[in-house]
This record gives sequence, C-alpha cells and structure tokens, in this order.
Amino acid sequence: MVRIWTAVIPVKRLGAAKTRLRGAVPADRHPELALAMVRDTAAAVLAAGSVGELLVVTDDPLARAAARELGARVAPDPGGGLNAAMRFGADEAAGLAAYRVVLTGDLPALRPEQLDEALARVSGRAFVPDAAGTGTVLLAAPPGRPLDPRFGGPSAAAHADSGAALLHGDWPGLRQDVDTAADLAAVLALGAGGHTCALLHGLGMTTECAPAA
Ligand SMILES: Nc1nc2c(ncn2[C@@H]2O[C@H](COP(=O)(O)OP(=O)(O)OP(=O)(O)O)[C@@H](O)[C@H]2O)c(=O)[nH]1
Ligand SMILES: C=C(OP(=O)(O)O)C(=O)O
Repeated sequence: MVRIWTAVIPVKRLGAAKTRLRGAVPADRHPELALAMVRDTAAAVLAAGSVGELLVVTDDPLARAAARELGARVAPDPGGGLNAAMRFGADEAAGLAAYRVVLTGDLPALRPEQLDEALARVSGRAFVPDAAGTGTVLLAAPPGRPLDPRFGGPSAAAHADSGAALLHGDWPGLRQDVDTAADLAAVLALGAGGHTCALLHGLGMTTECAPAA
C-alpha cells in the first residue's frame, strides 16, 4: 500500500537566507537564488507520487507567493528558528495523525522518484543525511509520532542519537543540499531544477539546462 505523506519545507526570509552561499552569485541576485532553490525543491516534492500535500512554513512574502503558485499550502513562521518551524509545520499545522516528512528547502537537484523511494523505506521515525554525511536533508515521522527535529550543525548524529533510523539509498539529488558555492557546482553536475538552472545559466555559470524534473 502506498502511504500518502504531508511534506513540510521551512523557508527563512530570503534576505537572511543561505549566508554561507554568499558570493556564489552577485549580491543582488542572492535572494533570487535562494528562492529558485526553494521553487525547485517544492516542485520536485509536489511531483512525488507519495506526497499528498506540501506545507511551506515561512514569513517571506515572495516564498509564500511562489509556494501558493506551485500548489503548496503556506503556514506562518512561529519564530524560534528552524526546528520550531519544522515542529510547527509537521506536528501542529499538518497534525500528528498524518505521515509527515520535512525537507530542507535547498535541494534543487531533487528528483521526485528519489523522494518516493526514500519514503517507501521509512518505518518509524527516520532521516536521510546530506551528501557530506554530517547534516540532514529529510526527517520523517509516522502517525502519532512527534517529529522531534534536531536540525542545525551536525544533525545526522543528533537524529541518530535521538533514535531515528538512518535511511540508505542511492539518492544523489535528495542528498545534495546547497550550503556553499562548491555545493552549487555539485548541483549543476547532477542537474539542477529549472529555476535554479535558468538563473545560473543567465549568469553564465552553466552552458545548458536539462529539462526540469
Ligand atoms: N521557517 C524557517 N525556516 C528556516 C529558518 N532557519 C532556516 N530555515 C530553513 O531551513 C532550511 C535549512 O536551513 P539552512 O540550510 O541552515 O539554511 P540557511 O539558514 O538559510 O543557511 P545559512 O545562513 O548558510 O546557515 C532552509 O530551507 C532554510 O530556509 C527559520 O528560522 N524559519
Ligand atoms: C540545517 C542543516 O543543514 P546545513 O548544515 O546543511 O545548513 C542540518 O543539516 O541540520
């Protein structure tokens, strides 16, 4: 039986987002890059067959508009940082009765089938580490189970220590979050989603864009 998940993506105000990525594109295009990555992540999540609904938790007006345009629901940022936003989206806005999965909004090479495959392997509370192995890109909780997110810093170890199961699989697009300019190059090599690729193409940073996922 295919389980249908409610996905949650938290998004920081774009003007304050992705500070470690600053300098990868001209400063006046930086918020656009952060938004393009959110758009590509959200579009791939919404295209996943096992996702029934996407909830974007943000106070950013442009991110709210983009999320709605894609067909996502929007919830306000409760304040208190990343984990508070994830907890609010998953356990309160979506509700404990749902199958819930949170993803970071910086996965522009995500492919829907990689997310479907990862979600199909979830039993209990579970997570997917990022490409570096230290951070987390996805945390899932089954009905009745609080999400208990521990993102920020070396969160893969924190999630494992909290009893979440580590999901194994060949999901390069899912794992490749973008924190630095080197991550952006990795995403281009994997095939960035349409919004991110178009922006980077316009800046002369890549010669071609594959069709969006
Ligand atoms: N709603 C909400 N989302 C957040 C908050 N802090 C981070 N996020 C989001 O959480 C996800 C993962 O965060 P990070 O990869 O650390 O992104 P970041 O904080 O923009 O990046 P740095 O400034 O480089 O640390 C991204 O989708 C962020 O937009 C917050 O306080 N509220
Ligand atoms: C917030 C996190 O991501 P990053 O370190 O990639 O910003 C995390 O992995 O917990």
